[in-house]
Amino acid sequence: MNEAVETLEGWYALHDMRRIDWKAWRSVSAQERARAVDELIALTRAFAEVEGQRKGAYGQYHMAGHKADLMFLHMRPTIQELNEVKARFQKSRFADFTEPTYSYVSVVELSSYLAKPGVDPDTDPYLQGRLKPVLPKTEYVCFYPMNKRRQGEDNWYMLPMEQRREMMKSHGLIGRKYHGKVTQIITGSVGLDDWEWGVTLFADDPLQFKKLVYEMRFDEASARFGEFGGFYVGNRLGDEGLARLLHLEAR
Ligand code: VOV
Repeated sequence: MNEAVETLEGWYALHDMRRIDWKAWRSVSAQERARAVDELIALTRAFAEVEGQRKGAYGQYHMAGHKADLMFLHMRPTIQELNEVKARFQKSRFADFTEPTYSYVSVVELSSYLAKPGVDPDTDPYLQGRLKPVLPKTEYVCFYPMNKRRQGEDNWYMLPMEQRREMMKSHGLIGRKYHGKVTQIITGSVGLDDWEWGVTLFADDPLQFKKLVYEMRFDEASARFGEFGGFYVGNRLGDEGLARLLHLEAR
């Protein structure tokens, strides 16, 4: 059998995409909307608290295009906890005015292709910080799922370890050029969801997503082996932004 790369896993992740039913939202009284928004803000504040306690991570985003209006990104130590936060949202008043459009379940992953020897991942602060991340507070987020191709001559999983390591090195070098502009969190999802990885990118300038993803398309790891699902892009929402988004002018 070919040599599998060892991986390190951190927190589980749920990318939870929702569409707002604006017609239903508009049809209820301003008072009812205010109650739903107050409850929602209290809930999202509670979600965000885990970040300070280092028991998870949370971000909320206003998504561009029609694939979704909102993305809630939760990271927690277990899938059970992810299910609990999902259920807490589903039981909220505001959830009645949304419909789920897409979700992705995965776990933060680091592969050992470029691992430094002699580092204990259980105690190394750098690795622990990457496996259990605080979400970057950039203006924009981009998410998409991907596979490494398994077809004929282009079968990633049949390549010798050294060849895969070389390609990941080249991949990492391109990524490093975007240091300070784009931060990535790679989550593994083999056995958890429909694709092999989730790619979540964070940047203050969304053009940098385009530039990075485009440049990587010319690199062998992506050019020959990358297969991609739908792309989602959005901007980060604070509590005030969320309340503003849901506010309706009287008419
Ligand atoms: C922001 C830039 C950036 C940087 C610096 C970066 C670096 C690195 C390093 C050093 C490593 C290897 C070690 C590890 O950490 O696992 C990886 C690993 C990985 N990457 Fe990456 N990646 C980036 C960015 C980045 C992007 C934009 C994509 C999407 C590809 C594209 O074409 O759209 C991606 C994918 C991945 C994946 C799927 C893996 C796991 C592959 C596997 O077979 O295990 N990645 N990545």
